[in-house]
Amino acid sequence: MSGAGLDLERSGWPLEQAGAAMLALSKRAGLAPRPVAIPSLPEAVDARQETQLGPWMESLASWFGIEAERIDSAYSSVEHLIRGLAPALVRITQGGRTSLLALAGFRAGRVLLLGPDLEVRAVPAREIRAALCAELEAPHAAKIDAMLDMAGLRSRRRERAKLAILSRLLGRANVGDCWILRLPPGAPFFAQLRAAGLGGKAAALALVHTAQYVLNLASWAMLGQGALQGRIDMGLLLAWALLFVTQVPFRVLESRAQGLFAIDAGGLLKRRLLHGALRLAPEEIRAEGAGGLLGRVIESEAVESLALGSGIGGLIAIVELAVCAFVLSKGAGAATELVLLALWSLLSVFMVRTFLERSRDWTATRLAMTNDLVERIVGHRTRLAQQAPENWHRGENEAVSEYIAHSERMDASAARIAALLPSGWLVVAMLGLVPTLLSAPASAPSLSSGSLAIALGGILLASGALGRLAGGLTSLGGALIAWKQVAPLFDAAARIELTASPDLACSASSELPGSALLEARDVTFRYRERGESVLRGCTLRMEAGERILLEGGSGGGKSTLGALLAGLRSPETGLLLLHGLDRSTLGAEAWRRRVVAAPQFHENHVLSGMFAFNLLMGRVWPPSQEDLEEAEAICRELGLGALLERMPGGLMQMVGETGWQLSHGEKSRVYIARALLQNADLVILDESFGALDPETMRKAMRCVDQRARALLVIAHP
Ligand SMILES: Nc1ncnc2c1ncn2[C@@H]1O[C@H](COP(=O)(O)OP(=O)(O)OP(=O)(O)O)[C@@H](O)[C@H]1O
Repeated sequence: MSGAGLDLERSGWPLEQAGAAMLALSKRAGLAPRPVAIPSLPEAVDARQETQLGPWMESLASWFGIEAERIDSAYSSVEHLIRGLAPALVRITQGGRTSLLALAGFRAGRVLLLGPDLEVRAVPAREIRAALCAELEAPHAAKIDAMLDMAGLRSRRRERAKLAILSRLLGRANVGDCWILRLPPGAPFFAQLRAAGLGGKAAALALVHTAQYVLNLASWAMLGQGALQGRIDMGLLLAWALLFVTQVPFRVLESRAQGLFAIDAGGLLKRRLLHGALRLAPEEIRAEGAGGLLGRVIESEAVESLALGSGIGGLIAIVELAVCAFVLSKGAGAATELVLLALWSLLSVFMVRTFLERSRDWTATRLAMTNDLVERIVGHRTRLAQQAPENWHRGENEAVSEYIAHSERMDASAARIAALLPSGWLVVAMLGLVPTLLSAPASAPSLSSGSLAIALGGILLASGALGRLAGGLTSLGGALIAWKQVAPLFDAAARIELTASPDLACSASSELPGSALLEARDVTFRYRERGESVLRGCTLRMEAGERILLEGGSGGGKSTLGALLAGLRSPETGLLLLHGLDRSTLGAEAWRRRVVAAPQFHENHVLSGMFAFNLLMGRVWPPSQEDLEEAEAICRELGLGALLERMPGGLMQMVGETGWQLSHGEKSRVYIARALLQNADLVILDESFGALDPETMRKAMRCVDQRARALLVIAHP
């Protein structure tokens, strides 16, 4: 790419300084990177290739305790890339030289670039755009110019037409590699909220709401005062209308601010929960069951909609109540009304608490029913075949009756809140005015219709605010109940994964000289804390290129050893070394990249999606043409050629639960292909050949033997 306007000498970072650029940019963005030494780019990493620079950037980021997410920067979205993605690093090539731009922000049509001298320069966005797109646009420029000359277009119209044609031609072409820097999903949540600027957004929301509310009050106060003084004229009405109309933009701003806050906070929450789900140990998932996990997912929706939707409204009602208290303090019977408002607010909290207790029981029943239903769906075929029809619906009526009973109690409580709180307040507050009215002539001769009107206005306002408060508290309480289900996923996201230094994580040859490919020394493992050891004093040494067959009786611990070697479980005692390095030195992810396992049939899955995705999920998705060709070649070597021909979509055929159904033997070969396609140093196949006929098994073994660098096959004798 070439772009005369952008001075890469001053604003670009040489690729060798990627670490320094990431550290400086993340510090400036308030991401608080870990104070560790800056690793230098290993010679083995060719930074001009995305497949090599990408993993380097990602491991650099985890080394600093932040996250670098690569995003597709298509020509059509380059404006968005430039304006909205800071802090981000963008790779750019200009005059044959490749560097990184550190995007620190965007202000008034200018991109803030952090340079290697740590100065921030504001560069016009169009210069960055031109520099990023120049190389892509160059081959088309002459042709488009000639066409526009013929059309006789000049100046701005010509520019617009050129841009439109280029967008059509290059819409999805990649303009350069871009990594957004941010806090990882497991970082403290408040830090994430702060980094996303949500504190400011919440303050803006409260401010806009207060302004709108005060304007509303002022408009009615002015009209009321005029009416009481008998001065309703055109001027007053115009002033009222003006104040009233001024609220409209504030209302629009408020719903926008509320929506934006909910979207941003909801996005962070979802990201964290997804991350948490991937941090759960296999045992935790298994103990939970599909129904229990589905219940958690449903409740996470409830947390988001209740806490971020109506819950925000409830918090805003507190502002309204404060304003109501102020209004009441200026009206007739101020002291009594204020005491009554405080008591009624307390009553609201009490009633909401009762509602929440009932809601908790209802939620527990509902989740138990969800769990039961999912278990029944999962085991549907087994039940059809093996359970007597008269037992299919046993216990269902009792469960539904219990659910209905809880629903009725909860609904009655909700109805009491909705009916009693706002209208009950009106009655009590009006009664509170009676003593003041009765004693007015004697004790307060100055009781004016004005102070009475203020008191009435305050009472009406408080009725609305109390209704909203009860609604908001109910939602927040509901969110808290749902939170109990969601918290384990949320907390799991903060579990620390072992991180290697980027040099080790990325270099292809990190082995210590003279070390074995894989070594297990005196390894012990048990599933439960006080349970019996499944593995005791297990020792194994495996050299590069070796093929090992691991045989043994059922339940002997073969799969457990396979899972330990693949880094899916950690040994209780003993040492596991890969190329002479242990897991904490190499990092959990790097270990899993180098030792790939195809678990036993019941532990492995065909995911609903394309056949190609199921083969290539261990690589970058979407795949390159070479990836697809290699996947197809392996499939054919494994004897899946006939299947590819049969499936109308070939490699792009949808498979999985809702797609094309694969047979047992076909699935097991997909699992083998999936493992082989990850180019690991060692492939572990756990009972992968059990479902194959002798001829297909020979074919599959030949393929595996030719493709795997080192192989551990687990099988029954
Ligand atoms: N998640 C688990 N929780 C508790 N115990 C487990 C778990 N997985 C396996 N076990 C127990 O550990 C022992 C070893 O199981 P493992 O699956 O490793 O044996 P295996 O040799 O692979 O058996 P098979 O040849 O039947 O597949 C068994 O007694 C099994 O019941």
